[in-house]
Amino acid sequence: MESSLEFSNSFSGASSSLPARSRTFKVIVIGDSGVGKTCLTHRFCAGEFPCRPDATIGVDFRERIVDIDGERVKLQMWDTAGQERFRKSMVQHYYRNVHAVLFVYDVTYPASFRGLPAWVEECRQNSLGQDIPRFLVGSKVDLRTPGGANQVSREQALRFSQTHNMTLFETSAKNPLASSCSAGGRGPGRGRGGAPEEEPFHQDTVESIVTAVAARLRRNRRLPEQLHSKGGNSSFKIPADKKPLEKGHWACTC
Ligand SMILES: Nc1nc2c(ncn2[C@@H]2O[C@H](COP(=O)(O)OP(=O)(O)OP(=O)(O)O)[C@@H](O)[C@H]2O)c(=O)[nH]1
Repeated sequence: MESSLEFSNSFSGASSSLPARSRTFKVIVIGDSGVGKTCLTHRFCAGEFPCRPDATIGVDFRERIVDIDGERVKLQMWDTAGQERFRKSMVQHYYRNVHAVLFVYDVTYPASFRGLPAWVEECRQNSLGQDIPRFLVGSKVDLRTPGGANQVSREQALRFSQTHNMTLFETSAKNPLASSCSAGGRGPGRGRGGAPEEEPFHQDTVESIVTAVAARLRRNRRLPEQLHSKGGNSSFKIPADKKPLEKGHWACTC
């Protein structure tokens, strides 16, 4: 297929018993360098935490198929470089035909939270409408410490998410929870026998994020034609001036 990239799903979310028809949605993952975007998308799509992720150059693509009420929803996750020098030439391309945005910050690195308005502004400059679903993801909650200074609190994040009409999740790509929605680190509280104990930090499962994004997009009527797909593979056009670095990695040659 000329100028296009084909992917097959690499995670067990794709099942041969699912209906062949699927809808494909482009989800971009943005945020400062080092917040964990690559690890998160890897966890979303491959179900594992990469050993040594390199800084993303340009953009990486990964896919995950989710079954929502019997419908196959394919999420095409665009993991973008956080470093300005690795992303400049690609910006306009990855903001094209976007269906949802994941804004990622590191809960243990407040500077990455303070950097979020710049990412919101970049979305605005690239004409991303307010109708595009936005999700705010606080990463690395496994590193939270009780009463630790210099961390982004859930309250701060909630305020930001409400102001910007985003759905908030806090999670860890490294230590994902299997099913429950509250665990991880600990903070002050009251335990058995009235002794002070620590309340669990909030932690969303990685799976709950994937499902929420897919379910939200499934309800979305806006479906550009080029992202419709059938069967287990999907394809999309890569501009002629781009060349692959390796499977799933693209960078601008200019
Ligand atoms: N403890 C912990 N470390 C994490 C987690 N997610 C990512 N990391 C670490 O954070 C570092 C940066 O992760 P990346 O996923 O490469 O960050 P990125 O946002 O993709 O960075 P750029 O590609 O430069 O934009 C790596 O050393 C990861 O091992 C997490 O959930 N918990």
